[in-house]
Amino acid sequence: MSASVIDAQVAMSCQGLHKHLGEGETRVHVLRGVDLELRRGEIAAVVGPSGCGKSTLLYLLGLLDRQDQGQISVCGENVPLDRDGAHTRLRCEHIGFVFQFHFLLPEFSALENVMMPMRKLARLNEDDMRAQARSLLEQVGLGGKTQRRPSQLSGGEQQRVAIARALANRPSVLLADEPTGNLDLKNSMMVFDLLTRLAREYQQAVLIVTHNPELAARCDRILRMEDGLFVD
Ligand SMILES: Nc1ncnc2c1ncn2[C@@H]1O[C@H](COP(=O)(O)OP(=O)(O)OP(=O)(O)O)[C@@H](O)[C@H]1O
Repeated sequence: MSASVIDAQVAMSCQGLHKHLGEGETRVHVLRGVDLELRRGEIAAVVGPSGCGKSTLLYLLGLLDRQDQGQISVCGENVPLDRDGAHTRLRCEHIGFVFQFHFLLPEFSALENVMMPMRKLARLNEDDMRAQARSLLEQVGLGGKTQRRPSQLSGGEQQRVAIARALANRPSVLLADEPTGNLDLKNSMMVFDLLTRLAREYQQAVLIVTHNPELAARCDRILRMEDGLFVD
């Protein structure tokens, strides 16, 4: 296999990521040189004790915060540290998020919520956005509830809308922080299975932060973090 073919399989990577948080006496060296490579179609779990830096890493990889040192690449493109515009573009084009709390917009229907990321990219016209959002909601089993607002859906259904929204722009990387953290066991498994099935179908890389050992065991790879570093 040639080098370029191998590179095309890498959805996201980072080298030597360092991050401090806080000021003065409360300043903490949270990430201490994290290296990671995520390949298309793989589902990796990040596990580790509370406070070891899992969410901080997810924020950096999601281009929602900046590292102090180190390099992040998305689909082979190095992310510049100093250009907000480039961050926003790369985030919208390549990265989807699912958080513990879905952050759906309460005043909008499920359909409108799924269309939101598409509107930001503005690649499709209104009819195509609507058709694609409807199809995504069908895939997560909510084809009959597209006009409902979040408050008219159950917790598991809301999280499935959040997954459809995260997939709206067909991201190369899906970052999930405790995506099933507020769901019961049955719904957790349903949401997790859906997330992983769709990710494999679309050949996305998925990084899931979880405290749930059962979910971690169902991933392709488990990355253990301790004190700001991955350990064997
Ligand atoms: N704004 C901040 N100022 C100072 N320290 C912070 C700040 N935010 C987070 N921290 C510290 O950074 C460390 C890493 O936090 P992070 O949220 O990444 O941990 P985590 O592994 O995701 O934990 P959990 O499993 O509990 O969610 C923790 O020690 C936390 O107290």
